[in-house]
Amino acid sequence: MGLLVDGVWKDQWYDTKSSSGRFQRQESRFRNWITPDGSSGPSGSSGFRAEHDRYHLYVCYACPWAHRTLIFRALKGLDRFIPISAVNWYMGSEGWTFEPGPGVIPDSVNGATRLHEVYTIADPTYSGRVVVPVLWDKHQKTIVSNESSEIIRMFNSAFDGIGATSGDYYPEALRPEIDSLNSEIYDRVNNGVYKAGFATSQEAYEEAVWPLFETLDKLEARLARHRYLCGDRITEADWRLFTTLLRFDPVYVGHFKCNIRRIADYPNLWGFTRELYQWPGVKETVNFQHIKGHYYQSHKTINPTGIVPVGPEIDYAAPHGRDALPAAGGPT
Ligand SMILES: N[C@@H](CCC(=O)N[C@@H](CS)C(=O)NCC(=O)O)C(=O)O
Repeated sequence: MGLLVDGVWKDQWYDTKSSSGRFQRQESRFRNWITPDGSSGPSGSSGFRAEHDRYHLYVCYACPWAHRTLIFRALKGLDRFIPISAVNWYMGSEGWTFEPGPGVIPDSVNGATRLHEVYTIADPTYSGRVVVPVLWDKHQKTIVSNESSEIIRMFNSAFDGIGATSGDYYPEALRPEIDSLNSEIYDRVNNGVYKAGFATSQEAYEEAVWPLFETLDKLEARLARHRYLCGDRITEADWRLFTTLLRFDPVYVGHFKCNIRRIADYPNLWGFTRELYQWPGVKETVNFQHIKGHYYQSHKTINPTGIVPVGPEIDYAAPHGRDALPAAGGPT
């Protein structure tokens, strides 16, 4: 793993020395928005109109952030207009690559063999980490966005006028509730598992792992009262939680030492994970070989042998029982 410095690739692991063993995630750099008429969005420049066959999505099946974008692409039927490339699960000294392997989808747009080439086509002097997901514009030959939380917002509505599947996962009336859930879940769960796993001091690890389970306990109680986080309607907040829950027992419990409890020990979180996995179009976005292979093989500082555990055995297709909950959500 590494990063670009003035457009030149440098092989370098995360620096946690300057932050007392704490992992600090870098802000995404490309923050433009696709909009129905090409006007500018909440950030970045204008000129990215929603059109068929103009955009391309680079993902990694292992990555929970990229996984959100794959899910929204499926939910909104955008797989018909936005093709994808999927990197190899192994992230070594060259960062993300398109090294052939099962499930790898080569770069049909830029012909890159490593993802950092795509970043330097967009900006020859780019400095920073080379992350997935990347939403690419074939017209302007540049990166629209490399921030998953914003890509899913674009996918949610920007293509509605040109044939996207209906469905609003960020409805106006629920925005304050979704935003507040997102911010707690991002900090303590989605990014919380990384802060625990990449910590290089006991203190930094415990600072992340206790709040992670406090929030999981809270979410378990919430999901005992109603089917989804905001009541009886599935929203963006549920999908953002799901990609972390799905990886939790197979990877985060062991590899990232998030082992106070498993998701399988929480009846409601576990049923919720199965229900979302079974949602039409979603299981096709899941690749456990990439998920397990990536974490256990790529993070050599955590797992130097690169051995991928064969278990645990988990049946995501088992009946979820969530439809037995009252249709209208109770108090939150
Ligand atoms: N804020 C970004 C985070 C994306 C991210 O960190 N992706 C990871 C994969 S799980 C990555 O590509 N890491 C490569 C690196 O840090 O060098 C988003 O949500 O889109």
